[in-house]
Amino acid sequence: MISVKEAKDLISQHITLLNPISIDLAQASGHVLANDVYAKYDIPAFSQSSMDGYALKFEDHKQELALIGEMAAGTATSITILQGQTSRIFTGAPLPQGADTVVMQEKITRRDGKITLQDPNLKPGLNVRDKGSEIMAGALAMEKGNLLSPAAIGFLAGIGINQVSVYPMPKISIIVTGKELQQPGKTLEFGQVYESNSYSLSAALKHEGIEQIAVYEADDDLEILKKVLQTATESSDVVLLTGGVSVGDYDFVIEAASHCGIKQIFHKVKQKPGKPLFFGTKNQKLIFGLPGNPSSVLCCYYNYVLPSIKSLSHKSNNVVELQAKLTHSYSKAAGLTHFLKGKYENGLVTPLSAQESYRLSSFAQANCLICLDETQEDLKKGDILTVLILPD
Ligand SMILES: Nc1nc2c(c(=O)[nH]1)N[C@H]1C(S)=C(S)[C@@H](COP(=O)(O)OP(=O)(O)OC[C@H]3O[C@@H](n4cnc5c(N)ncnc54)[C@H](O)[C@@H]3O)O[C@H]1N2
Ligand code: MOO
Repeated sequence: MISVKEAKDLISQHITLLNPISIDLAQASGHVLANDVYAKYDIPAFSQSSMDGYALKFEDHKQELALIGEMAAGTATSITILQGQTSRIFTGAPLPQGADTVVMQEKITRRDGKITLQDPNLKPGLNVRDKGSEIMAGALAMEKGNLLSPAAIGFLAGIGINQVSVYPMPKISIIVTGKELQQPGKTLEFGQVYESNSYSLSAALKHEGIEQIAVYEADDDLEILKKVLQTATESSDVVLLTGGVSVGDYDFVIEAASHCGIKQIFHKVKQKPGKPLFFGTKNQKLIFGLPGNPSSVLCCYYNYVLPSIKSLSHKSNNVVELQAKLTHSYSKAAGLTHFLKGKYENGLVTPLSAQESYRLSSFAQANCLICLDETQEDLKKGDILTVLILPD
């Protein structure tokens, strides 16, 4: 059995970035840019007003000005103002030829088609957004490696970009194994359990913006599992199996993986929950055999799967690890790393009850996993521990 650290290192050694794709900007939120983006145009494309008011030549601001026209946002034609003249102008409208300054409409008096200014703070160029002041044509707008946040998407749209090259999100297959599984909403017969692993995993993946998720059921039948695993491995970048990785007579994941040409990188990690975790690869595809207990599945997801799928898409692993003070004593045996469902608040952390790996009630309330390493045994109130904050 290997340690948690060895398992994490082995996984990261087997990750290869997915090949970039070109997609519509509207679909690109949450992706990482694979190429630098350059501006094609000066933005703003013309000098424009940032206020509703009057456009003028600054040198005229002390004299009465004759109102000769109007510029509204979206106007397709321009006008020219001469000395002693002004034009009505609205926010976003092109500055008329000859004007260099805009006075806000609150700071003038208007009578008989003439305006006089009362703006002691008026300066040349005030309330004018210069052509190219956001970005100049040819300038680097956004470097590759940047995450496309909503603001980044808006910025790129605002400079006229509609296609971007990004690292795609991985395609994921989830295979749930187990003859005992019943769909939620149906009646539980004797011996059945509700299938929850595909629900928790799909929810966690969707939270990461992953949309291409296929869910398969493989019963507890080696032949079915071989076929499903083959299909899933061919059609996705990451396969998440749940259940069937332990030592029972109906645990077929290891055998099916070997049959499908999946290279085993490791099986079994010194951890609780999730000890029988399997990890293998085939042609740069990642195959995780997650131990079937619902809490083991999620624990392994947050520790191993989530960082991997982020790396595939060139995203930084922003899983937050903090140090926190334990609120009461806790004991464990030495030998395995334990991940406890916990509540973290203001630097303090409390292990929740119901830590058993078949239960999710405490996980459903937890906001962190408390990491107790292999050697730790008796922990006292006030001890400083590492906690992994769970995504919202
Ligand atoms: N003799 C030993 N037995 C077990 C060991 C061991 O070392 N020696 N390890 C235990 C540990 S730890 C775990 S974890 C489990 C892992 O077993 P499997 O990965 O083979 O999982 P299953 O046996 O198929 O299922 C375990 C448990 O989880 C329930 N389950 C499975 N899939 C789902 C699902 N999709 N939704 C909800 N619940 C699911 C299943 O009914 C079982 O109760 O092995 C221990 N045994
Ligand atoms: O370690 Mo298992 O994952 O207890 O349920």
